[in-house]
Amino acid sequence: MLDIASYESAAQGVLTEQVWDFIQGGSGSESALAANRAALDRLRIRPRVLVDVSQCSTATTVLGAPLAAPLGVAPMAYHRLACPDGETATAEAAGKAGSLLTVSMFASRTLEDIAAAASGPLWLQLYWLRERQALVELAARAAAAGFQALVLTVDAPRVARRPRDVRSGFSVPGDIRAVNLPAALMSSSHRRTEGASAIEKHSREQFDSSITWADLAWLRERTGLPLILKGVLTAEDARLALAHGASGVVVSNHGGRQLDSAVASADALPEVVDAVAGRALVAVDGGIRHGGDLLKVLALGADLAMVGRPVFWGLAQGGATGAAEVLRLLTEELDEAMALSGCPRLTEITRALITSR
Ligand SMILES: Cc1cc2nc3c(=O)[nH]c(=O)nc-3n(C[C@H](O)[C@H](O)[C@H](O)COP(=O)(O)O)c2cc1C
Ligand SMILES: CC(C)CC(=O)C(=O)O
Repeated sequence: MLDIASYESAAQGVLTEQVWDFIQGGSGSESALAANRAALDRLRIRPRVLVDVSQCSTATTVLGAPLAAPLGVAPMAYHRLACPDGETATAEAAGKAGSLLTVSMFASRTLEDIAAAASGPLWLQLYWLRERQALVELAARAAAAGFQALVLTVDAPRVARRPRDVRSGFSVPGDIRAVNLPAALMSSSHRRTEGASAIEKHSREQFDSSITWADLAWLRERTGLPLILKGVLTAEDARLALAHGASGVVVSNHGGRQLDSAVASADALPEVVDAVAGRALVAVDGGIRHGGDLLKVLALGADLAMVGRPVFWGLAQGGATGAAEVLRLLTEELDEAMALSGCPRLTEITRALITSR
């Protein structure tokens, strides 16, 4: 497999049509999904030549944790949809590749099993459930298992209408469970209804869509872990995130799965980077499929790039080995893009490297 696209087509051959559509799909007309790729494609690199690139290094640290490259796995629910071992395979893969793994609140393996399989840094993603006690318990378990940060997803007061899932009547298969949450909170995710998406209905029942900036203090008082907000797309919200004690933001439109008309993450990134001005971590996800995409978002000022679907494709195609290959491939491609653009060190990757066509 020479590129991420090969993993994508291999995964399509392995997964059921319904699961494939759940993974690939976006909300509404899928315009935010398309915009993520289009924004990255519009950017081109202005390479510098005759620079000594005999020793390139992609290595970095993120919130104090060493990584082989500024690359992480975005939180995705239910990795067991892609391979039988689920998130323990992903944790093994991320460790092998020197990448960071963000575990979804809806992981299909326990936090403790995932931590046991991991050799690199782990973050835990949360949706704000009405049942607040479940958040407190998860945060405590994550800290005890050695997770290094909490990632609160703020672009999903509820799950958006995703036409592919409505058409297929998507529900989470009964044998694949969000094992870190009380079963009673999750039962409607498994209730199959023709012409309706169970996860959308579940989110309307269980997600607290009334929370505001003022509620963040409640969560911060109950955990010692740094809090990162995922789904920030504006300078205004980046400033509010810092004012409310966030240690970082993930610039993301949720892989085109939430607000259909949302700005592409690569287009939103510069204003967020400027607003944060080095005071906190800025990560980004959405449509990153090549080392060149990594170079582009780093040039726009991201500290960390995260990938979602490509990891699912790697898992589907080859379990832990497939997911590790995907992460390694992106790291190798970043190394090559750095060498061929005259940037032996990450600190040399600046906005001067980028032009839009
Ligand atoms: C199958 C799937 C499940 C996802 N589950 C979650 C989740 O549980 N929590 C979350 O914050 N984001 C979730 N996301 C969004 C990803 O974290 C991420 O924002 C997005 O996939 C990045 O874009 P990419 O897939 O184009 O790389 C999910 C995405 C996919 C494709
Ligand atoms: C179970 C879902 C809420 C996860 C998902 O599909 C997403 O966040 O995009």
